[in-house]
Amino acid sequence: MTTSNLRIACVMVGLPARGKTYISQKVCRYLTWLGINTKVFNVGNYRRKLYGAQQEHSFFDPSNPIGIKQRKESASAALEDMIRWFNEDQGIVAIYDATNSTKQRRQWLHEKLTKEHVQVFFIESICQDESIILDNIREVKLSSPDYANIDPEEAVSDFKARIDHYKDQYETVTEQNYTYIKLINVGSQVIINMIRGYLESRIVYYLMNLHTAPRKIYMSRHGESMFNLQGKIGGDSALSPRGVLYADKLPDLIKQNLGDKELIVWTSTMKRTIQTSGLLQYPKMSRKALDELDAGMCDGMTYEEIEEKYPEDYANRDDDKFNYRYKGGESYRDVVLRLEPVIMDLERQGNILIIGHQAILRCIYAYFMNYNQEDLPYIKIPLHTVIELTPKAYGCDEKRYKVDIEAVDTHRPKPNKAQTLKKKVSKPELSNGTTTNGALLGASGEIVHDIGSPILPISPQLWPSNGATKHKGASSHLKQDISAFAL
Ligand SMILES: O=P(O)(O)OC[C@H]1O[C@@](CO)(OP(=O)(O)O)[C@@H](O)[C@@H]1O
Repeated sequence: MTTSNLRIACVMVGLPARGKTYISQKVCRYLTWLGINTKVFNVGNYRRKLYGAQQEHSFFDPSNPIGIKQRKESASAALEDMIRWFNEDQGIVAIYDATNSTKQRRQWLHEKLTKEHVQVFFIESICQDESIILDNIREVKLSSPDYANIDPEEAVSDFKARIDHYKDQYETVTEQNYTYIKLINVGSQVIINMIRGYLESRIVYYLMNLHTAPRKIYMSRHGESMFNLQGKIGGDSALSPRGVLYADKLPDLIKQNLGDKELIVWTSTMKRTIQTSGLLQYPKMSRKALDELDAGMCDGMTYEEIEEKYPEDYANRDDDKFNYRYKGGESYRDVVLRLEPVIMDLERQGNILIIGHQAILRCIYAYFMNYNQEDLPYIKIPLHTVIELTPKAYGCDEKRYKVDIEAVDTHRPKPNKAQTLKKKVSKPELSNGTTTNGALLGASGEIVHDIGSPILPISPQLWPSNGATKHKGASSHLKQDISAFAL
């Protein structure tokens, strides 16, 4: 099998409430972010769609013939859809999220998928820590449609009874001829068997880095730089006087939110991020991989100068900003690949503050918040604002803290497609009716809050139920990405 028709089904295994759905969504998010066409097929959703939610625990009793029949039909419907997706949508990695807790069920899946030339990779999650299981039931299962309008205590005891039905039949994976990974107690012990190929190894490595301990991920751009003020991109300029004020205020803002908890700070190797971190009293590390997107020949120019000197490049970037690579520089796609080891490392960390750049933070934010590649380069990451992400079972809660120090707006909105197609490149649209790079923020329209007061409390962004993310423009690059993996 060549890399171009590689197809992998990650088949989850484990009792209910062992974090299978969390793992499925994380793997889907990670691979999609890398440009690999990935989708989750959750058998529970098929069951709810076919037979309705709110099945009480006796439905899962292995001696209930109706339950057995309907569960098998749900599993078949999900499998058929998955195979159709592989064949019709050029799927690369499917994640089959269900308990798959008997040898018989796994054998059925293995046979069906192998026949379709799909490699099968079992991911078993084992958890013996009762408190983690209970947390999982309370945080995730009680909000499931299965328990809508049911008293929480009643729901917990019903769910425990459901788990007991599965325990009666549960057979841990021991099939030596299968590819599998067993994650025991959230990765404190990992057992792998017959892992083949680069993509499977990447998934294994990713799974080994995951943890579920509560933590905060803070992101901030550096304070306003001299180049920001002049509307120039790239470079390695120092902070503007207002940027210095932001750096002065940053430690208080973090302290007010985090208290005495531990934190580590990552910066890029550029002056403006290091200077911004100057007064923070936490362990710090500068990472080359966090340096701003390399603008190549355009480094040090304003967008207006680029438009004048390289009109075609300017138009091409507007036409496909994710894939456009500056001459002698990088594209957003390049940056995502460069950031992949950073994401792995980030998954291992506790509380962390990343002081970064506009393009870099867009890529990291997109990973956590499930943005597609087309929208990623337009995510708003304003200056003088701290973004706080709190990972939850299905995504992240987000808060933004805007520090009351004015700064220029460096965000350029997505141009209208018709205009870029005609290669009539518009001037960057202006924020709040003022100028683009060089414009003052906060005067009109935008709410400016005091240090420490959250603005834009964004409700948890739930992953789409099937985990699918649109990433236009990705397919033509898929081959290239996969072969990059193979190197
Ligand atoms: O991809 P776009 O929207 O051009 O944004 C990236 C640009 O953001 C900037 C500011 O315009 O980041 P930074 O503030 O870190 O200097 C440029 O250096 C960089 O080229």
